[in-house]
Amino acid sequence: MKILLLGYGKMGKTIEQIALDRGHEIAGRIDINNRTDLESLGKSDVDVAIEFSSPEAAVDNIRDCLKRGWPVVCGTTGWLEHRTEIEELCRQTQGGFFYASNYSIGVNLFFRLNKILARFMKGYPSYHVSMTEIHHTEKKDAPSGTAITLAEGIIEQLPDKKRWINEAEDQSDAVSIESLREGTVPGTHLVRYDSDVDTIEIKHVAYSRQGFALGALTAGEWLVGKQGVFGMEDLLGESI
Ligand SMILES: NC(=O)C1=CN([C@@H]2O[C@H](COP(=O)(O)OP(=O)(O)OC[C@H]3O[C@@H](n4cnc5c(N)ncnc54)[C@H](OP(=O)(O)O)[C@@H]3O)[C@@H](O)[C@H]2O)C=CC1
Ligand SMILES: O=C(O)C1=N[C@H](C(=O)O)C[C@H](O)C1
Repeated sequence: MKILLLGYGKMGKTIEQIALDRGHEIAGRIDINNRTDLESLGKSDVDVAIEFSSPEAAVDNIRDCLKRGWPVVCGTTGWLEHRTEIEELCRQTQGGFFYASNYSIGVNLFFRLNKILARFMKGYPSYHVSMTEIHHTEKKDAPSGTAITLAEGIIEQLPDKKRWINEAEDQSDAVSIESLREGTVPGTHLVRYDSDVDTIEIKHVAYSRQGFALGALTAGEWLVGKQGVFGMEDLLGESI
């Protein structure tokens, strides 16, 4: 498979390594400094584009790929206010678009566990829910995309929670997400239910970027030849 890497930072480089180990080719490595290199690539030069850049760059990158007929796997977080527009463009161009706030299998299991726990907790209003996410100091967005997905899973289940806020402080109608930035932490997420007498806590800790990168590459392999808008539930189906 010929892979175009859009964003050649920590994730782009990790994906490249796994892709080469699996026998794929790299059709191009596009970073902020060489975006004009895209012009030299035709439709048949790229089987799939994998986009891990920055919140400001992602939307233009995705648009450029869809307009050229390249399917896109996007992992960049912090741009989702444009999601409807991108999904519409994907349909208009009859293209393929795949997005996940987190590509690791472990986090996708954790998403499922989070919803099940929230459903249990619905009957126990004496427990107060809150979340913490911890990432490296280079991370540009807060809260993390993963934390937002977790919060949405909780809001779906708990009738008193209508929104999330990116503050450690409490508001009764909101799930509070505390964002901490420490050293080189790849990604840690905690969901906590506190009562006066105890705490129930679930936690996912990524040890490296390997899980994210392998998941994104697997999504790319799966997306080739498909038309439409997809996410991890389509890739993992009943297995998760
Ligand atoms: N969904 C998931 O599973 C995961 C998502 N992420 C998300 O992926 C994104 C990237 O993460 P990460 O690799 O750690 O970040 P990095 O900052 O290490 O890499 C991003 C790269 O994109 C480049 N870039 C900036 N603007 C453009 C542009 N217009 N076109 C192409 N490239 C550009 C940056 O260049 P420069 O440095 O010169 O600005 C940088 O090299 C983040 O949004 C992060 O939250 C990360 C891990 C997992
Ligand atoms: O920026 C990161 O590094 C990560 N970003 C994603 C997010 O915002 O959830 C996924 C992962 O936690 C790493």
